[in-house]
Amino acid sequence: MIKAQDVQKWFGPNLVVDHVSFEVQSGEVLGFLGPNGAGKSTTMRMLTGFLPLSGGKIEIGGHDIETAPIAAKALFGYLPENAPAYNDMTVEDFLAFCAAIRGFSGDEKKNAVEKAIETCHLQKVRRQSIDTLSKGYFHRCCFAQAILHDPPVLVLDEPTDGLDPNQKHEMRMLIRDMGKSKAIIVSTHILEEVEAICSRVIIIDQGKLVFNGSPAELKARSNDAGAVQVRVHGVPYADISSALGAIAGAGDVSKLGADGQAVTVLVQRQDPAIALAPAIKAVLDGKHWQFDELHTETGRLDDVFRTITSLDSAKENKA
Ligand SMILES: Nc1ncnc2c1ncn2[C@@H]1O[C@H](COP(=O)(O)OP(=O)(O)OP(=O)(O)O)[C@@H](O)[C@H]1O
Repeated sequence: MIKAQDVQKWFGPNLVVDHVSFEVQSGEVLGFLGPNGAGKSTTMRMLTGFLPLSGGKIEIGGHDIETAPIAAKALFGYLPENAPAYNDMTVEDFLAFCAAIRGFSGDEKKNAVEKAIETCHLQKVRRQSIDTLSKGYFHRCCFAQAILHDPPVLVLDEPTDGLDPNQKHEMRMLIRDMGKSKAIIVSTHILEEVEAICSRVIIIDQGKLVFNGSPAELKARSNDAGAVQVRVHGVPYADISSALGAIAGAGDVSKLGADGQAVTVLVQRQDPAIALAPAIKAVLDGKHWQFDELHTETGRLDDVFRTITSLDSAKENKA
């Protein structure tokens, strides 16, 4: 549904989106990640036809955003960062106005507004003017505008920015639900959001695409992926370290903490083909050491995000 091919954007002498290509299909929620200033909003503005491309091509549902903008724009809803709205309108008047712009009239318009109000839980504030809304309701009102025409594509720029934890949760559930039938692209720099809602992730750093894969694949790149954390009682750290460090395929053993008689250690995995946890359990059982925690780390998104983006910055600095 969304196809970006070799997209570039120059601002004066600066190439802020550098030959970026990706696709999003229906039924996918794509997390668009990157540090501040990486080029996420600029890419979104090009995807939605608000900024012209300096090079490359963008298609929405097969329609070129530059040569067939009306057909392309009819297919998506867009929640921009700092979404604008008419402050003196009530929520329902604003949505009716947006529905009219989208070409709805009569019962069709009424039904579209009602459905958006219901989906975004705006019933309580529907007759309130927009400038009196709390941040959470304001955000939902802007989101309602984006989904009003039930578009097959949604482009959401930092949709949970500024929301409290409950509102964030609610917005994520809404996006995840809609992602079952739509192609959704969500820009964020909140890593927990990626795990909560995204089926695929792309990362851009300094305008370049540096990762395209599933959240699990991203986590698997973490230094700690496959390492095993274990908490052993009544045994000195030195003994634990030498016993577990001697297991075939084990790497460094480090002490994560000590609590009374219990010591928690992390055993790194040297060989990715090896499952360390059963071997560690066998050693602990063989020595009759008591343990009350033993689990394999799946990796940490913040760890791998830092590694991927800083590696790229290091390359840039060398160039
Ligand atoms: N209109 C503009 N003119 C010149 N430079 C711009 C313009 N808009 C954005 N930039 C620059 O382009 C780069 C990418 O900005 P962009 O807003 O796309 O990043 P972002 O990844 O969305 O960042 P954030 O997470 O902070 O919102 C930044 O260096 C920014 O200063």
